[in-house]
Amino acid sequence: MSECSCDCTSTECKSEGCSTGSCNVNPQDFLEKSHELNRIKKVIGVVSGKGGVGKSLVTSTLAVLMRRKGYKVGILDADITGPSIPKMFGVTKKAEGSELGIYPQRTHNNINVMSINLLLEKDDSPVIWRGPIISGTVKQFWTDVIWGDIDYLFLDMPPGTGDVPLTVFQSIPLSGIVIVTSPQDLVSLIVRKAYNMAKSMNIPVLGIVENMSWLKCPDCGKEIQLFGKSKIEEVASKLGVPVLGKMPIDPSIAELCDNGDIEKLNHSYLDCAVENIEKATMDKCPIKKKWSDQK
Ligand SMILES: Nc1ncnc2c1ncn2[C@@H]1O[C@H](COP(=O)(O)OP(=O)(O)OP(=O)(O)O)[C@@H](O)[C@H]1O
Repeated sequence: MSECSCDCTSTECKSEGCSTGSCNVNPQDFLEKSHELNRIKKVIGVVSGKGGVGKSLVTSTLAVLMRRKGYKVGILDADITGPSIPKMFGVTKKAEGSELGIYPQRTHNNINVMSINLLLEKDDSPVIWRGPIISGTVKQFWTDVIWGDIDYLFLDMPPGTGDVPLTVFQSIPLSGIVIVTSPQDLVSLIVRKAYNMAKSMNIPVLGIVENMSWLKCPDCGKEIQLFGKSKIEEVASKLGVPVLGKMPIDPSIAELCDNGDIEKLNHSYLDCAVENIEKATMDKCPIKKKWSDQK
């Protein structure tokens, strides 16, 4: 195979012999059809360049806030080896199926949820599967699950830019992605990786959410920037994407997650993010309001 001399991030490229495999291929070619009983309007991927930055928490929060706005919402937990969505919502009942397909479980406020933990006999059974099986499972959550009518389906992606995110980007028609990050120096590189992956596959980046931005001292109320000064505005402006929101480390949020009570959240950190996602995906308007306009 000859070496490719083109810019492989260009989806317009028709060069032959591409060594990266991203040229000569239209990303749309791999799209899978969702179950025939599904009417899913928008699919939002929530990604992070590395693990443990609060991606599942951000996914759940966005879903809860969208649901409160009256939308029909689902969460597809694509984090097969580290599923945390059912636990955050206190969903313990297993998913059921019929000859038509698999039915997601419902949270207290009627958010549809599908996760590998709803199919495993025991919650603490590890998923020791090879990459292609994991990717195939995520695809099946799209093709075989009967989500029904959904306005916003949020995808909690596994961390990083590996096999599963690649499969999801290729096989599920995403309306856009939200990148979740934390305020460390490494972040700019990690955010850029996630951004470049989405860009190379023609998927809009709706914006960045910074989690663990600060911590409020419970005694004096002072805001402590535990991981140093945030550089997220700088990173976002270089990439030309908005900062959708910032969330502090808040023990009351951790408690809600641990108790399966995420639907009881009563903060407004991501209100603006939800508004912007709604606008960006509904009428294709450029995202106008910034997180800092929130107060
Ligand atoms: N801002 C926050 N305030 C308090 N606790 C938080 C915050 N962000 C995350 N946590 C805690 O950290 C836990 C792990 O977060 P989460 O599962 O969202 O991370 P993740 O990025 O999805 O992890 P992984 O990438 O490993 O799947 C949450 O259950 C919650 O208890």
